[in-house]
Amino acid sequence: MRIVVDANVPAADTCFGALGEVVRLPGREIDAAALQEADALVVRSITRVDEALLARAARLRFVGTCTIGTDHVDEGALAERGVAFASAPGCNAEAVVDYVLGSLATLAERQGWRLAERRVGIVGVGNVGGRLLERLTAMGIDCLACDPPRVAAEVTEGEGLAGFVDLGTLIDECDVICLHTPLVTEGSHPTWHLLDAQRIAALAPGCVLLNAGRGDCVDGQALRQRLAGQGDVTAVLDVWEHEPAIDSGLADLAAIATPHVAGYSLDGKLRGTQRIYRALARHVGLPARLTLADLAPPPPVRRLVLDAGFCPEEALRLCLRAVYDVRRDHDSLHREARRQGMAKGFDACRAAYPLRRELATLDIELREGAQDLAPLLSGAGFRVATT
Ligand SMILES: NC(=O)C1=CN([C@@H]2O[C@H](COP(=O)(O)OP(=O)(O)OC[C@H]3O[C@@H](n4cnc5c(N)ncnc54)[C@H](O)[C@@H]3O)[C@@H](O)[C@H]2O)C=CC1
Ligand SMILES: O=C(O)C(=O)[C@H](O)COP(=O)(O)O
Repeated sequence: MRIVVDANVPAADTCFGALGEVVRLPGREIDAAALQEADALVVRSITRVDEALLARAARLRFVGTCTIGTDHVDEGALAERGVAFASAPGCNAEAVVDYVLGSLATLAERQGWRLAERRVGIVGVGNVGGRLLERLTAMGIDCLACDPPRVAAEVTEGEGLAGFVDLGTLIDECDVICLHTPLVTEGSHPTWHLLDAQRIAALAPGCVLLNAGRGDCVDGQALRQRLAGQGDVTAVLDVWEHEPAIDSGLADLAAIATPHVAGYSLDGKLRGTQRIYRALARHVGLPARLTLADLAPPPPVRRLVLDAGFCPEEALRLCLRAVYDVRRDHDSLHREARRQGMAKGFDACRAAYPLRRELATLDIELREGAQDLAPLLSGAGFRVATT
C-alpha cells in the first residue's frame, strides 16, 4: 500500500510505515499527480482535498486528516468515489486551551489587569470551547457560552444547556471573546464572517477578541479597520483569512499574532497521527499496535516546586511559561515575515515549530505557604500536589 503523508505529520514513518510504503510531501505540494499511485492519503489542514486533487487518484481508498477541522475536505466528493474518510476530533483541543490561557495571561501582564476580574465569552462550545469553559470555570473565572447548534440540539435531545446566551448578549456582556467555531458556510448556523463588520463595531472598548477557530469566521478587513481606527480593542489571532498569505497589516495590529499554531503541541499532533493510523489500520484490516505512549517522549520540563511568595497571577504565568510561552510564536511570525515575506514566513514558522508540550505534562509541587494556589493551577490543567 502506498501512503502519501504530509511532511508535517510527526511519527509518520513509525506509524504509517508499519502499514505500507510512506511517501512524504509538503502539504501544499500534494497535487493530483502525487496521488496517481496512492492507495491512502494522510493530510493536515493545508491540503485541499477536492475534485481537482482527486481527479487522477484512481487507486485511492482512504483519506485521513490528522486535524480537528475538516473544512479543507470535500467529504461529498470522497463519498461519491467510495473513498473512506477519517478525521481526529478533539486531538489538539487541550493545546488550543493552553494557547488561550497563555495569551490571556500575557495580555493581563502587559495591560495591567487581572484575569480573575474578567468575564470570558466562549463562542463554539465543542471539544475546544467546552474544555476551555471547564478549565476557566475551575480557575474561578466567570464565563458565558454561545453555541446555537448545541442549544437547538437541546430542544430536540434534552441536552440541558442553562447559561448559554446568544452572540449579541455575549458580545455585550463579556470582556474577552474567544472564538472556537469551525468554518461552516451553509445551513442554519453558518460561521463565515460570524464576526462581521456590525459585530466588530459592537465590541466594547477595552475588550479582547481571540480567534483560534478558523480565520474566515472573522471579517479581517473590518477588524483591521477597528484596530487601526479606534485602537480600543485587543486582538489575539492564530487563524487568518487567506493563510499563509495573510494580511500583514492586520498581523501588525494584533497584540498577539501567531501562524495557526494554537493546536501545535507535540501531544496534540501525535494524537492526530495516532487516530488516523488506527483508522487506516482498521480500514485495511491490519492491527494497530502503536499507542500514544510509544510515540511521545518524556517532557523536557517535568516538575516545578513553588514555595510561598507568589501572587496567583505570577504563579500562573510562571507555570504556563515553563511549558509554553505564546510570545515566542508571536515573535517568530514577525521575524520570519520580515525575513522571507509573510506567506513563506508563515509556513516556515509552522514547518520548523519548536517542541511544545501540554500543561498536563508538568507536575507542580506546592510547598507550605503556596498551597492556596492549588485550585487555580490544577484548574488551569497542571498536575498539582501539595507537600
Ligand atoms: N487554531 C488551531 O490551531 C485549531 C483550530 N481548530 C478549529 O477549532 C474548531 C473547533 O474545534 P472543536 O471544538 O474541536 O470542534 P467541535 O466540532 O467539537 O465543536 C465546535 C462547536 O462549534 C459550535 N458551532 C457551530 N456553529 C456555530 C455557530 N454559528 N455559533 C456558535 N457555535 C457554533 C458547534 O455546535 C460545536 O459545539 C475546529 O473546527 C477548527 O476549525 C481546531 C484545532 C486547532
Ligand atoms: O486541528 C485543526 O483543526 C487545526 O487547525 C490544526 O491544528 C492545524 O494544523 P495544520 O493543519 O495547519 O498543521
